[in-house]
Amino acid sequence: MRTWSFAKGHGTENDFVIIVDRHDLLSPGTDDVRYLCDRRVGVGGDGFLRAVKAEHIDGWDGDPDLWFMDYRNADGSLAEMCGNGIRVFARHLADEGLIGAEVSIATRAGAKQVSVLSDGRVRVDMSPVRLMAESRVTHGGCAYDAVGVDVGNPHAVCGTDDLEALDLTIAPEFDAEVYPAGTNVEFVCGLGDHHVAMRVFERGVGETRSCGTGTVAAATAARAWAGERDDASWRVDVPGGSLEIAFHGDAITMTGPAVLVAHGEVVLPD
Ligand SMILES: N[C@@H](CCC[C@H](N)C(=O)O)C(=O)O
Repeated sequence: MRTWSFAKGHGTENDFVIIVDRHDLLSPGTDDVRYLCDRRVGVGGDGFLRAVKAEHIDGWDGDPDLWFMDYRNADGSLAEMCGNGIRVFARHLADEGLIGAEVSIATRAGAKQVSVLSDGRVRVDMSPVRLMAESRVTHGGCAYDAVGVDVGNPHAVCGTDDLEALDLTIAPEFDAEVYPAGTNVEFVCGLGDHHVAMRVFERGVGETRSCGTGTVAAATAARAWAGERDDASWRVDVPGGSLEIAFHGDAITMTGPAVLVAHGEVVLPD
């Protein structure tokens, strides 16, 4: 039996189990992640965040002293980046006195600049973000021309007029040649000036209440659909809350809440 200290937190109701493993001693496997994220037998979460010093990460060629966010989806699969997760990760490390208010955090999508704001929110520079080609997504008998957006992890963004009508217990289908490693799929509906609503089907999870990288993808696609190039802030509403996505030159920041709800010890089966 293994007993690990954990924290549980969420960002706009996208929830995570977090462990600090500074010296890379715990080696969580796929089954461990599935167990921790299971809402019946484990702690429960859409994803798992492990904080480990970057010096222990094979292939990391940046500053070895950074904290590395080892993110896994609830099904145990790895992802390059998690926007809500990195805010919760920073909130936890800041609460534990392990980082200051301005910090660079290493991820599989590179180092991200993070600011823990005095009002409790966390801001992350999500750059680089890249628009990709359109491809076809089908769901519920409808076909969408989905804009691809690379936020470090892949997204296919579909425009719709009716978010409520979607049954996201059913996975959208996408072109596996365009997304060989799978993709997150966002459905986005315009609400007003620089304001959209979004629902998401996350790779490795299913429908979640929010996806931070997905909101960046949604705002990037909405901005492209509007033909806008100027600096501006967008509000992206998700079922679990709202995030602010700001475009300044080549930089794109995401600002939103990060809440810790529990700390404890969990016993993992051998
Ligand atoms: N919830 C996340 C994204 C997590 C990773 C995603 N499911 C993937 O596989 O790329 C977010 O807040 O960005």
